[in-house]
Amino acid sequence: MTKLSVNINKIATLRNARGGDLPSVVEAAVKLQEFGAQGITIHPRPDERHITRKDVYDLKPLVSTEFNIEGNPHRPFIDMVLEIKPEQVTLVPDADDAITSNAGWDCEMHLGFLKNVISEFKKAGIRTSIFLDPNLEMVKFAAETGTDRIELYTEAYAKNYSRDKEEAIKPYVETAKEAEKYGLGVNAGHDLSLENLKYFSDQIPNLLEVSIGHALISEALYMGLENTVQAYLKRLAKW
Ligand SMILES: CC(=O)[C@@H](O)[C@H](O)COP(=O)(O)O
Ligand SMILES: NCC(=O)COP(=O)(O)O
Repeated sequence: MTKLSVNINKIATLRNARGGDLPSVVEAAVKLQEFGAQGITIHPRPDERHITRKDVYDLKPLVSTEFNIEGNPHRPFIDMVLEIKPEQVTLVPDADDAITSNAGWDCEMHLGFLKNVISEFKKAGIRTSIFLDPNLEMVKFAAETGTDRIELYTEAYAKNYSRDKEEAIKPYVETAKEAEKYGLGVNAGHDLSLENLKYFSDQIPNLLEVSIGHALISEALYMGLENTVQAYLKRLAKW
């Protein structure tokens, strides 16, 4: 079964536009879980452009499904995650000023750093995942870091899906198979949508979790959160 973790960054983006608490990220998380979301993902960035540190602490007691915190493991991020103890931390190598995440880890270059950070999280009982481009060569270095899972960075798939989906999925299928050989779990995310999710999920049988925010929250403007979550769950269903 592939879990649907809903990324609520965009709820916070809208909330921050006015500085109050409308819409509330906490209420959105509670409702999303009632509507069937199997996890809540957030990506607190150092500039707090959407999710703030306060949101992280406010959400902790209300996430009854799987809490997944994403981010670049600078010391303040590491300490906050160790204190919150979510079920999963996803490490993303994004620059502070990047508009959004735009690359996976070079695990060969950052091997020592990743090994240390991952062992810190694992000692605290937090499952780790690392953001990875669909690159076969990188998987063995990812495994050497000691991470439990990888998260396939799906922007390229999403971009090329409508032009040639068979070609777009190839590197993801290969990387997911290689990850399985090394005993790594496979998550995926970035720009997945109602349009492109089913094909991705059908082609990658060992897909454990997808985290989806931008498209899902946008689609919910027209369909409502409950219908949208249900539509995503249908795309992931294997029966
Ligand atoms: C790690 C990842 O893929 C991102 O999609 C991210 O969580 C989205 O962040 P923004 O919402 O800041 O674009
Ligand atoms: N890890 C990816 C994620 O959480 C959501 O990415 P997106 O759907 O907002 O592009």
